[in-house]
Amino acid sequence: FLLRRWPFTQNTAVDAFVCEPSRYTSRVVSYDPLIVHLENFITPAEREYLIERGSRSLVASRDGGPPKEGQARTSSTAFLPHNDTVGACLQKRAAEFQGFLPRSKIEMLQVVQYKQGQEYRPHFDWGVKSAHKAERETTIFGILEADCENCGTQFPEIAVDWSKEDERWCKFVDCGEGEILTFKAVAGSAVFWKNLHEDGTGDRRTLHAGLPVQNGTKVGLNIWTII
Ligand SMILES: O=C(O)CCC(=O)C(=O)O
Ligand SMILES: [Fe+2]
Repeated sequence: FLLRRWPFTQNTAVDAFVCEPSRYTSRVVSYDPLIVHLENFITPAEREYLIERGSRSLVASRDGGPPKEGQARTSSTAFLPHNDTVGACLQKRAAEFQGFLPRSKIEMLQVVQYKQGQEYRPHFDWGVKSAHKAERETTIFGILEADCENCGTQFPEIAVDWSKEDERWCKFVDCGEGEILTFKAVAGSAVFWKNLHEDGTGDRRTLHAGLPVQNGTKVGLNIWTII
């Protein structure tokens, strides 16, 4: 039984490691479903480390939840071990953001790399259950590298009329995209959202896509909280 639990027993390296302080700024995008933008969630040094660490173990990405289509996800993916020191800092930060959750609620971090033309078509992060027999209650999708154009994260079921909102948002979202919510890929920024309704069922409004990357590379980081 113990062996099947996640390896969160003592880990001296992780416990002794001093995390960089991150002074990030949270801004609510939507109350229902809950979506919060986190500016500077990942520090430059953490980004550099995670890009390099991720690039050492990338494999072709596997699809997440339904709807299932062939080749819906064409990126490459690397899971970081739980004893990765910098990864543990991000897990702790994500857990604390959600109200001092234990780190054991955070799934293995996943680095995702997109080259020219690669994408992740509209999908849900819930309903996956395969990895750890647990449901992904929330997602934090952070940007490690955004050397690309029109390579944001789009929520086709969520409408925001940005012409009625403060123009400072336009640094982080596509203000000219009609009324579909599209976050720009901004290095260091992250987006938090809640995948599940209160009764634990999946919220279909959280449908989202990683747009096909133009002219360059995008590297992201998935921080999923499981229940
Ligand atoms: O690349 C993106 O913008 C989104 C990625 C994503 O949704 C995922 O990896 O589950
Ligand atoms: Fe996703």
